[in-house]
Amino acid sequence: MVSCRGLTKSYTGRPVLDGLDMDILPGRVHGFLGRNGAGKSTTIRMVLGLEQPDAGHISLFGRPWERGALDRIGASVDGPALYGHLSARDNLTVHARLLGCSRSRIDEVLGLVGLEGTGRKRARSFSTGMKMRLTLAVALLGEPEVLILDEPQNGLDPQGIVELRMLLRDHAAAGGTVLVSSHQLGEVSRLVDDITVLAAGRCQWSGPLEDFAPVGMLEERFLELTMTAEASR
Ligand SMILES: Nc1ncnc2c1ncn2[C@@H]1O[C@H](COP(=O)(O)OP(=O)(O)OP(=O)(O)O)[C@@H](O)[C@H]1O
Repeated sequence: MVSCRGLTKSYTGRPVLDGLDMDILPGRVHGFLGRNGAGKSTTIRMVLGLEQPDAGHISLFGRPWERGALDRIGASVDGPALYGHLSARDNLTVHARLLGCSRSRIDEVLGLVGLEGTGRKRARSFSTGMKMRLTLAVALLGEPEVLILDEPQNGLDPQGIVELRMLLRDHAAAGGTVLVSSHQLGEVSRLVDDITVLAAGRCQWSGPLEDFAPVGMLEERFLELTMTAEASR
């Protein structure tokens, strides 16, 4: 559903990505792992057309990248981007008009993320977790085939994390695809089918989680692999 080949990106002469290859398969939840500054958000921004790679290619749904394919993707990157002076419902109404979604879809999505009771409260006075829930609601609104979420667990309470896990698992079970970056390896091990580990600008490992680390060993294997990759760079 999303393929990256040889993605390369530098900022002011400092390489961030150095030939990243990655494949996100349909019907799977894919975890995108890497230390702070590894280049996960940069990769996601390039997939979403918010940044241009210096070299390399991205394909979406088996075809070369084109803006029109983004209609089939729901995403959040770089934290919540909300209209602070609007309520949750009004935030969603703005996006629904752009996407051509119905009022009933807004109600449905508010329920899915647990914000149906927030009434006229403005988004700027939401807690961190509520802002994240609303960001997720915006991503879900257009019933996308692919969800791309940059650290969506940030700020969620334990109940919110479990609800998010169920929502993303349900999305994959219904044939959808999820790419989720996260540092919360305990949660990653409960949530994902596949992982990509990014270090030293490259994919150091990509495939089924169970092939990467036995149950309970994800953190240890991740630290081992990323430290070795960085040391050898
Ligand atoms: N617009 C930009 N201008 C200059 N440097 C940037 C820009 N965007 C990202 N970078 C740098 O690129 C590197 C990768 O950043 P990125 O946000 O992609 O990492 P990340 O893996 O998502 O990190 P984190 O886990 O901390 O969110 C960092 O060193 C960052 O400072």
